[in-house]
Order: sequence, then structure tokens, then C-alpha cells
Amino acid sequence: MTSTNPIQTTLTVAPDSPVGRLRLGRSAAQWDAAVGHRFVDELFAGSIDDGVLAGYLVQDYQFFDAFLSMLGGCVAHADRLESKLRFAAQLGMLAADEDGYFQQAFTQLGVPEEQWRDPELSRAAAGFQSEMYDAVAQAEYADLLVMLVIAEWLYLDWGERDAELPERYVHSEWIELHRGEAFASWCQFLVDELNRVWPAAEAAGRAAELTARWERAVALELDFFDVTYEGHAD
Ligand SMILES: Cc1ncc(CO)c(N)n1
Repeated sequence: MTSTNPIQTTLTVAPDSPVGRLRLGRSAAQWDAAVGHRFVDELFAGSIDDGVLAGYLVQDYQFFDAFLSMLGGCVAHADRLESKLRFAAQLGMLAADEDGYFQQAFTQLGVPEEQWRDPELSRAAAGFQSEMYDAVAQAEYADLLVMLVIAEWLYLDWGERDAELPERYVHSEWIELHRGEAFASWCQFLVDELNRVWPAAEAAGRAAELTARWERAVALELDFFDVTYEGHAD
């Protein structure tokens, strides 16, 4: 018998696992729309307007700030040593490679520090910050994992697009940071962790709340790309 997994991804995710059911639930079409977004098309083509990309990265640096807090929350609240160590290692990678990309990109795109340091948040960036800091304040591993699985797996799904890489560093490096073996295995770890802790969270009566959190975060991912183009004429 052959069966095709309805989840199109390079990760191993059973459709009837907790994470598979979340992925295929009410926000599935928004996930697919984010992965196939104009932003991703233009990034791979190397044709994205420099001002549009700069605006996206300025907002995403604020996302990155809150994202680091979530990883710190996972070091604090994960239920076992080997998981804490995985988050600690990822924090080190982000401090080097991802922060390095942002700094290089701001220089290459001519974004001065006063513009990236403390910008007015877009609707989506503000929504994400409150959602992420809420998960940090909740101090529950499952809540943090829901946010992280979406943020990382959705970016892997577009990053692994089968297309040639663009020439410029500002384009290609943002793709490289979200594809490849190291990033895929990090995403697989997050998915496997959420599947592992889900039954206990469900037994504690938290499934509906976590599912609602999933749906809000996927909507924010799509909106994050959408707002990037608002106020920019074609
Ligand atoms: C909005 C957003 N979602 C996900 C990622 C990847 O973690 C990112 N850098 N920005």
C-alpha cells in the first residue's frame, strides 16, 4: 500500500501525531499561503525591493529579540537535561550566525542604527511580541514549543524550496539560515519535543488553549509577510 503524507515538508511528521493534526488543522491554508508568499518568491528571485527587505528585517530583528527570550524560557522550563542543552546550543548559534546576518544586512542595505534599534512595531510584529512574551510568562514548555515549532518549521518549509539561490548575500544568506541539515534537524527536534510533551499537556486539559495558540501564531506568520508590503506600491 502506498500512501502520500498530506503534509508537504522535508521533516518526518506523521499526519495523525499531535503536531501533524495541528499542521493539518484550521490554519493549514494560511501556512501554505505563507510558504508560497510573494516575499519568498522575490527573495529567491533576488528581485525583492531593498526597502521592502530592509523594512522586513527591521521588524524581524524585534521578532528575533522576543524569540531569544523564548529559547531562554525553554532552557528554564524544558523537562529534561538533554533538551535544555539543545536549546543552549541553538542560542549560541543564533548569537553568532543569525545576529551576524542582521548586522551585515543592515550595513549592506544602509539601515542606520537609529532605524533598527527601537522601531515602531508593525501590526504583525506587535502581535508576535505579545504572543511570544505571553508564552514566556506562561512558563510552560508546551506553550513555548508551539510558538517555536511554527516559527522554525514554517521557515524551513519555504527555505527548502527547490530553486536556485540568488546571488546577493542579503538574499541568499536569509535563505541559507532557514534550510540545510543543521536547521532541519533543529526543526525536527522541536517537532519531536512537542509530540513528546503533548499527551501530558492534553491530560492537563490544555489542548484547546494550545491549539488556539497555534492558530494565532500561524495567522501572524502570514500577516508578517503581508504587512511587509503594505505602504509599498508595486
Ligand atoms: C516572523 C518570523 N517567523 C519565523 C522566523 C524564523 O524563526 C523569523 N525569523 N521571523
